[in-house]
Amino acid sequence: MPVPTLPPFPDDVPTHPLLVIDYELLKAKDQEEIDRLWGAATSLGFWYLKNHGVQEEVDGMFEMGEATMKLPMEEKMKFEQGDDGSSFGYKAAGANAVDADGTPDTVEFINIAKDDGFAWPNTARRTYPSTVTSRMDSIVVPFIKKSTAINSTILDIFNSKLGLPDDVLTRKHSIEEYSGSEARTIKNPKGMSKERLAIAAHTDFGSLSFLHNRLGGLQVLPPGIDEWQYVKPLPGHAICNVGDALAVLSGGILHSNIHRVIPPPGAQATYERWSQVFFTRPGNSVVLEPLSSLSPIIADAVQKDPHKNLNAGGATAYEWFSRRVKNQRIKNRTGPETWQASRGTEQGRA
Ligand SMILES: O=C(O)CCC(=O)C(=O)O
Ligand SMILES: [Fe+2]
Repeated sequence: MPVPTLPPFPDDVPTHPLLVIDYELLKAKDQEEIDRLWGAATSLGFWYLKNHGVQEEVDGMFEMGEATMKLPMEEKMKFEQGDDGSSFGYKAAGANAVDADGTPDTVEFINIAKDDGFAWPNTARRTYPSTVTSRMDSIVVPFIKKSTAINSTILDIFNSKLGLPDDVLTRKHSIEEYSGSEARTIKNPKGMSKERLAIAAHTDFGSLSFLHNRLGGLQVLPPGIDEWQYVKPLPGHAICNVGDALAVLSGGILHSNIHRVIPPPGAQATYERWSQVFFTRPGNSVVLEPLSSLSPIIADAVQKDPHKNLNAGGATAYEWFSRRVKNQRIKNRTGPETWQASRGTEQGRA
């Protein structure tokens, strides 16, 4: 599908630079690149990834997203994610709150479970619209498998940097165990007012996010800075970030940073905004607590900085994830307390 020419990202808006990490060098176990990745993951927790080799599948996922969002609403709602904290399926625009007042979000998205990708042509978790199933073999399954492999290469690097015994993080993110891992294709309509939040300020729920943007709109609130700063999309570069689960498991060494999405800046504002993510999340049964007993490095970090307060209360990944999904749904809202109940490791910053 030809990609339309989009206006450039403006050069007069506050932008946060990210390190560019080369996936080919990570795969080749280049120590310098591994150290740069570690620096990014333990500071802002965001970095660009180039040479990831998933561009064709990403373009295909965008095309799948367009076909899906064009379906009649009645058809899309047959595949709606529901109100019980399950994320897989379709989410209509306005179904989630973006703040404690219950202001609705503006994005619609389709989430496809990693478990359905790996089980295909069988069904593991749920069914999807025909626009998804007709592209499973050619696009969706390859996207899920390649994204999973990339995130597991990165998890392996973190495993060793954290001083954990071999394969601890791999086992906590096993392909066999059901998890909340999913592909998400997001559409924000054009013409939304400038300040209107498309996606609420949040930290990601899982371990690693692998994101593909064509237009601006993603912003981060960096540690110690009280200004939202854009992350500029770079063609062919993914934006990767650490989520809450890894932040908790690592005793706060890996950083899960707050981010949000607003309409694209400048001349980009008159275009629909599409983004494609793959979220790697721990297996459902994984208990979210610092892995102190397995790593002196983590034990030391927890002891030195107990104020990090990354206490997940001994929740399993399943409980953590469904609590956050469920309480952001406006249908489940009773008041500001519902918003509070949807929060992760933001620590009051949003
Ligand atoms: O659309 C984006 O750029 C980011 C999406 C995001 O943060 C999310 O879905 O968690
Ligand atoms: Fe996010």
